[in-house]
Amino acid sequence: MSRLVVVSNRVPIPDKTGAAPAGGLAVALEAALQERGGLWLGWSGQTSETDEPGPLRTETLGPITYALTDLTRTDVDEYYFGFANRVLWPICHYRLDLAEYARREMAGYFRVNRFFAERLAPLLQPDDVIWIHDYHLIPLAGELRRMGFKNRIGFFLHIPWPPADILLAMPVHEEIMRSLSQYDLVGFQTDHDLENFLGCLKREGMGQALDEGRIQTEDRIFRGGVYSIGIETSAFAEFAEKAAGNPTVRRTKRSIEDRKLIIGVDRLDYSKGLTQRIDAFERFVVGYPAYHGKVTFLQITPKSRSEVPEYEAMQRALAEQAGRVNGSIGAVDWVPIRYINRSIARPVLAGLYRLARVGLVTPLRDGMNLVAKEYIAAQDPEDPGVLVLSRFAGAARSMKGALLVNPYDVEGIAHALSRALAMPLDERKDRWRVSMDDLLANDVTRWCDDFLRDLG
Ligand SMILES: O=P(O)(O)OC[C@H]1O[C@H](O[C@H]2O[C@H](CO)[C@@H](O)[C@H](O)[C@H]2O)[C@H](O)[C@@H](O)[C@@H]1O
Ligand SMILES: O=c1ccn([C@@H]2O[C@H](COP(=O)(O)OP(=O)(O)O)[C@@H](O)[C@H]2O)c(=O)[nH]1
Repeated sequence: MSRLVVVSNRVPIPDKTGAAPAGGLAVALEAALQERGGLWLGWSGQTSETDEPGPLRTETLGPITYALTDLTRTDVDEYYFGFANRVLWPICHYRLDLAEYARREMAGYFRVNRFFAERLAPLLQPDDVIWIHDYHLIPLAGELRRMGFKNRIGFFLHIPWPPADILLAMPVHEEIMRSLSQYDLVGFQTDHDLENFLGCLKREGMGQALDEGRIQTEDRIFRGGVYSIGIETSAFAEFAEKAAGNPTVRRTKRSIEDRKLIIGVDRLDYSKGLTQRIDAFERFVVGYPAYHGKVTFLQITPKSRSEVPEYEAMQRALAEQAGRVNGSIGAVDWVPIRYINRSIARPVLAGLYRLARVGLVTPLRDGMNLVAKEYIAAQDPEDPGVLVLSRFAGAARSMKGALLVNPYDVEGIAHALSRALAMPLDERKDRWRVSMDDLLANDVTRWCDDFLRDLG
């Protein structure tokens, strides 16, 4: 079997505590690579002290060899905080209003992709299968091809692909789409993303769909497909069952007393719909006074990308909003919203999901959203909670047992909360079974196997 070489911006070397990183890509790839082994190259997450990135560091842990590079301050600013997270991220999440395009940052993005190719080149063997991940690294295959590499190279986009009217507003859209045509296989989270991608090629006269997923562009034929990412379903369900004994989970259970728990877990990101979600919770308590003092909304929101101005502004706005709502609807003996900015280790999260009667997952737009899947996997089959899920999360395409909501419709979410909290046990069980069966059949191993089978 060929060696698998994975490249992603984020590479989480497990630390001594076994704490997992907050972010679905790292969680899913870790699971996939543990199973089949291989080389995983990417950014260390560190900024070098000088103008040089320093040497590549390799470390083998079990079946995975990690190869990590630091980046210079300029590289991080232009490539990661700049083009990747101030242009591609907002554009792909349909937020043209938040995209801040600058030529210097775009040049830095392409430069860092060339740098990753140079770091990878000496490690590559002719029959390696290379799998590149996410919007940070779209130009990487083109760079490797220019250096003469003929390996199979696949790409998976973890975030949505927007419709043509949005993408074409990005000045370098042609270059980005041409870069994707250098892969042998390009994978998307949902059929909507693939449709949008094909629509962009068509609109620009850059290519067209042939049969069996093949796509013809000016100079190449490559393939596009849908590979919805999953989680380690069975392992996560076991985690959750065992987590009842975890001290944090036990303390949380005691502290919520006999109130019903609603849980939200998201990186602090404008795509996650947090402002609307807090508004919706307030609307729910005001509109359904029987629940006054009878529910707790636990929102776990680790800070993310804090050097991007839009994220920094959101941190302040959300903290104020949560405080204002608590002040306005709370009581001396009831704090309705517990708003936490720390990252919680996944074994503990699993136990918290299981305590919650409602999983509230309302992104305005999301590639997949693994939290929605983890919430379902963590439930007690004899007394499961209800997932209230945005119709604009990739996960909504498969979580058929969820109560789907429009995340912009604050009253609609408030109504869904009342429905979820009042739902009879039989209906909760039926809905949970439908989603859980899908998660068992389409776990992260299946995602990885399907993609690599088609790439190979
Ligand atoms: O690496 P960061 O900048 O800290 O951000 C964390 C990750 O966020 C995004 O995750 C996406 O991938 C998930 C798994 O496929 C998917 O469920 C979710 O909907 C996406 O938002 C990002 O795409 C990753 O590259 C980041 O590492
Ligand atoms: O405090 C936290 C918050 C989140 N996560 C994990 O981070 C991932 C978030 O992935 P998702 O696809 O929902 O969103 P993303 O952050 O990748 O956009 C999930 O596996 C969560 O369990 C975590 O370990 N601790």
